[in-house]
Amino acid sequence: MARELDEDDVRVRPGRSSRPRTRERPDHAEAVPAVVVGVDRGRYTCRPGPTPQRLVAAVRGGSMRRTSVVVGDRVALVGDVSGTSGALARLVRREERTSVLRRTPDDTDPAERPIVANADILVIVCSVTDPVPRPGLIDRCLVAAYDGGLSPVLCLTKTDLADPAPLIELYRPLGFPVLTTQPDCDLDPLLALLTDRVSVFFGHSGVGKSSLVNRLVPAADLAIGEVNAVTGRGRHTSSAAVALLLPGGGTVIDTPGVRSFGLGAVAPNRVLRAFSDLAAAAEHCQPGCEHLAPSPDCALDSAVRDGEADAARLASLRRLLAARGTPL
Ligand SMILES: Nc1nc2c(ncn2[C@@H]2O[C@H](COP(=O)(O)OP(=O)(O)OP(=O)(O)O)[C@@H](O)[C@H]2O)c(=O)[nH]1
Ligand SMILES: [Zn+2]
Repeated sequence: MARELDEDDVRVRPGRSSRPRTRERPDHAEAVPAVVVGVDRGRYTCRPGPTPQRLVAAVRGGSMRRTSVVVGDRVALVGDVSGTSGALARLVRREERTSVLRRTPDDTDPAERPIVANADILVIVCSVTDPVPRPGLIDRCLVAAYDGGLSPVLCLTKTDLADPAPLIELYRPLGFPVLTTQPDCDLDPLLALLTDRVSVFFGHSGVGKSSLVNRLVPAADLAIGEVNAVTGRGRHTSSAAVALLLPGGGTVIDTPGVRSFGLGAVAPNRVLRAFSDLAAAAEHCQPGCEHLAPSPDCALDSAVRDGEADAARLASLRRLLAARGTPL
């Protein structure tokens, strides 16, 4: 595996400043704000604020060694932010995150790691057939979205090949947008949700995620080419996420190679928050109730019995709660 780049790899242009170079310049008043659009083995591709076309390669400064930085993070850069070939800037600050999606641990990486920061929407791409849909995976994505602070959107693809109605029936009651797509369909309903927002696209191999992203971001290949020009590495050699600009405004983050999202220690209350119609009833549960199985102590069962809550909604909630912490 390649050596991780660090601050010592940053080229300091001689004569650029008369100030002595110190290891720490705590205020970094002249730091340039940027968003991380690609990550590859310790090297970060960043897009500085007002000039979307310019990409700057950066490495973490010394004080940032222990700070996780992922695609979508808002950061501050110092040093050579010209973005010219071979130039490396130094990443000196990461702003607070508004949301974070975590990847499920796997055999090669036992830790649950953040993969995308500050996204507003998780678009769960699922084909109605070929490959067959897996509601368990959709549920897992939903929990990860709610727990990470993202709003979910379910996008059912390949509706030219099979009827999406069963999946729509299953998920429409949950209250988030459920859309359908097929080749040459009108993407305006999806675009209406994504414009001016930051969305993450997740889907298992073969569901049609790339087809969808390429239709939404016609210049996707070009943008990825730009990232490659800076990092010097191809998209396919990396499983990292990559951020693309929507022509009409907004950002689409593709997650090639990400197989699932972590559910780790997601507190039931955070899942319940997504079910506003059940949350009030759950306040009458016994303290510590996990709302998992039908029980005399769980007020959700009596709410359904009394007609105050919908049985299908409760079943959905229990499916999400049960999906926590289970291996895929
Ligand atoms: N019939 C039909 N085929 C589709 C649709 N969307 C995608 N496909 C086809 O499904 C196959 C997989 O599509 P991709 O876009 O490569 O799927 P992906 O999810 O990105 O898969 P990976 O690239 O492996 O991650 C391709 O042959 C597409 O042409 C659809 O809506 N209907
Ligand atoms: Zn309960």
